[in-house]
Amino acid sequence: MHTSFTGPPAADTHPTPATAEELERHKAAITRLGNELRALVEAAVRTAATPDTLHRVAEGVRHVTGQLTGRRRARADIPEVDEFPAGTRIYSPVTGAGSPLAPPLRVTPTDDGLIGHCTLGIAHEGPPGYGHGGMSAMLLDELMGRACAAAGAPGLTISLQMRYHRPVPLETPLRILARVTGTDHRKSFVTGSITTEADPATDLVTAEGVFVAPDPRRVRALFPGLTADGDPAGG
Ligand SMILES: CCCCCCCC(=O)SCCNC(=O)CCNC(=O)[C@H](O)C(C)(C)COP(=O)(O)OP(=O)(O)OC[C@H]1O[C@@H](n2cnc3c(N)ncnc32)[C@H](O)[C@@H]1OP(=O)(O)O
Repeated sequence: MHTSFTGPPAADTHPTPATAEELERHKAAITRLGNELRALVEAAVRTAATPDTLHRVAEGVRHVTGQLTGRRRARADIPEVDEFPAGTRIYSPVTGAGSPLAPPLRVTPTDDGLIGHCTLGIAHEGPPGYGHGGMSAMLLDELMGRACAAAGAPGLTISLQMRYHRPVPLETPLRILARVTGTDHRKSFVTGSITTEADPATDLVTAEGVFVAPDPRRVRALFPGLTADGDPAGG
């Protein structure tokens, strides 16, 4: 089910929607490519291969990239497989199964918010052996934003205050929590935290954020790929 930003009616018409089966097939293919790309990224930042090998691999990757640059979506298009803003974002750099940048974070609801699970790899490294502080902010920003959407008030971050208590270990299952603690008109106040799965009582990172549901008059301009009912306008 879609949770929509409210906005003025869309002028454009819907293309013929894909069947549920076609969408699932497409998602599975995107996910498979995402898995291979994440493995490639991890291999690329870990390898001790010789320069000759790196040049040879780079040539192969260039050839592969050329196979994907024919038919492309425009910058603001929302992929047909997505449920914006509350559900699947298949190319999200945080949760997207199709993104080589995403750990990816797997999100499920809790009694009072959302919980996310992921493991950071060396591609996400800041201090040697530990996660980059920007990655922690990205994980929390995303989950806290999703908590707003899950609570029925999707919005954009206007403020995110991070506290880094202890370094976040790489290659270690992590647990991320987010919860809306209050609202004031279009603003939602949200807290979040990162711990390891093994020691959920010890906060590594905590955050406080404020998210604003955009003025309905601005939604269409901000998200031209969104139609009046909140569905993507096309894939
Ligand atoms: C499900 C998806 C999960 C995704 C999670 C990821 C979250 C993100 O990364 S979002 C990307 C980062 N954030 C952004 O790019 C947001 C940039 N900001 C904006 O575009 C606009 O400020 C926007 C659209 C949020 C609000 O604009 P608009 O609808 O015109 O609201 P506006 O009337 O100006 O402000 C509403 C209230 O918020 C306050 N406010 C707005 N922006 C800010 C700000 N930057 N700092 C502090 N207060 C602000 C205003 O003072 C006002 O408060 P009050 O009602 O008390 O007077």
